[in-house]
Amino acid sequence: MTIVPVSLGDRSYDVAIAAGALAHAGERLKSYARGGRFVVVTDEHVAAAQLPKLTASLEAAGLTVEPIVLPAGESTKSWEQLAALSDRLLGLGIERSDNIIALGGGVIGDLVGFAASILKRGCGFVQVPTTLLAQVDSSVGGKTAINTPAGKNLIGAFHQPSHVLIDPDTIDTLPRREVGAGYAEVVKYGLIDDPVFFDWCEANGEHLLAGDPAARTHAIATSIAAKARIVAADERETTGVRALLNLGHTFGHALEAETGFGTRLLHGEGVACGMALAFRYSARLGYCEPEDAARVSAHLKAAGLPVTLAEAGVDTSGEVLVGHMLHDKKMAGGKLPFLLAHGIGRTFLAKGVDLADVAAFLDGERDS
Ligand SMILES: NC(=O)c1ccc[n+]([C@@H]2O[C@H](COP(=O)([O-])OP(=O)(O)OC[C@H]3O[C@@H](n4cnc5c(N)ncnc54)[C@H](O)[C@@H]3O)[C@@H](O)[C@H]2O)c1
Ligand SMILES: O=C(O)C(=O)C[C@@H](O)[C@H](O)[C@H](O)COP(=O)(O)O
Ligand SMILES: [Zn+2]
Repeated sequence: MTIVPVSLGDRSYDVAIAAGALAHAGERLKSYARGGRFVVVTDEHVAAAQLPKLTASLEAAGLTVEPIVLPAGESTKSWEQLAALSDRLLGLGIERSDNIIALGGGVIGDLVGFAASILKRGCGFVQVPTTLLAQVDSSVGGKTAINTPAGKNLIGAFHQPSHVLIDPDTIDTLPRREVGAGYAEVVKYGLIDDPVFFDWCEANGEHLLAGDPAARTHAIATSIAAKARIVAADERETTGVRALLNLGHTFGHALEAETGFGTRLLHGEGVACGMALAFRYSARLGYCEPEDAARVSAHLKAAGLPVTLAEAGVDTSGEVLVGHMLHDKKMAGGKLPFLLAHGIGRTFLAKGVDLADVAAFLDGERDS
């Protein structure tokens, strides 16, 4: 088992990574529990594919389990589902000492984490991520949120889990398209500040996508170590360090909003296209070599991910897309800092980007 510590003072926790860990989760979670009951919140797909293994393991450890099964998909990150989940948990008489387990992808993790942050002014919760995206990114770091028509993750809180248990084998039942979407966030770590890891992705990405266990575990451990380091340096995204994790997201969230936060474009697909756009925009501004931008797009495209507006299914004007960006949480004083790059592994936060120029760039992208 690989243990990655997330060092946040009295909010510190471990991320435990081991193939087959779900079948032994009961004993492990029991040792991390603060006493109390275990309530497992999951979605309908994960309930069919993975919940029985977790339930059996918790029961074998002598723990009583209450399962709550929600609809699957991005639309579950909503006020309605937050209210329904909160009422269900309050109806169960949830106590702060109980253990709420988020079993699922980033949607379940973000929603359950947010509910845990507000119920009784803060309950503990454990992340048991079952998508590649959640195993390399969303289960760690404590960003929790729901979407609103105005934009992505606009209502939320920072609320760290008390433990994260990752079983890479759960990816075996994940649809191929979802594995690809998670892979975009893997590549992101290479692009941010680890060119050697990007080289590794170019050499091993296809094995990871095909389900090779060694490649999968290496990608998860490397990604989580990078995320833990960045989160520990800037937990609440105040110094600009954590903002690096937003590479591709300003464009990507605008594409998700434009396509209605649904299955037309998955979060990771929006991020892939957003990273390709961020590198091409960096090249247009003279920050990075066009060859680097082309290399990024080529790798993401080879993984089956969209790298152009047309491939993302978006045909709107740059002005409309920039309109979505004005809701970005990085906005400060009417200005939007952008994650741009000097090259692969050399991402930086650019201040003073001209949004009219971003709109013109996007119009050019649409027409090319
Ligand atoms: N909090 C963060 O730091 C953070 C980071 C990245 C992304 N996110 C958020 O995460 C969300 C996307 O998460 P996601 O990509 O995991 O999507 P998701 O949670 O919607 O899961 C994808 C699909 O796979 C199914 N599924 C999950 N695990 C499965 C398994 N093992 N076998 C079979 N089916 C399974 C789900 O039911 C769903 O249909 C977005 O809302 C995004 O904003 C948050
Ligand atoms: O953990 C972070 O910080 C990230 O930015 C990770 C992103 O992959 C994730 O999608 C996050 O939810 C985006 O954050 P937001 O603040 O732009 O909503
Ligand atoms: Zn993301």
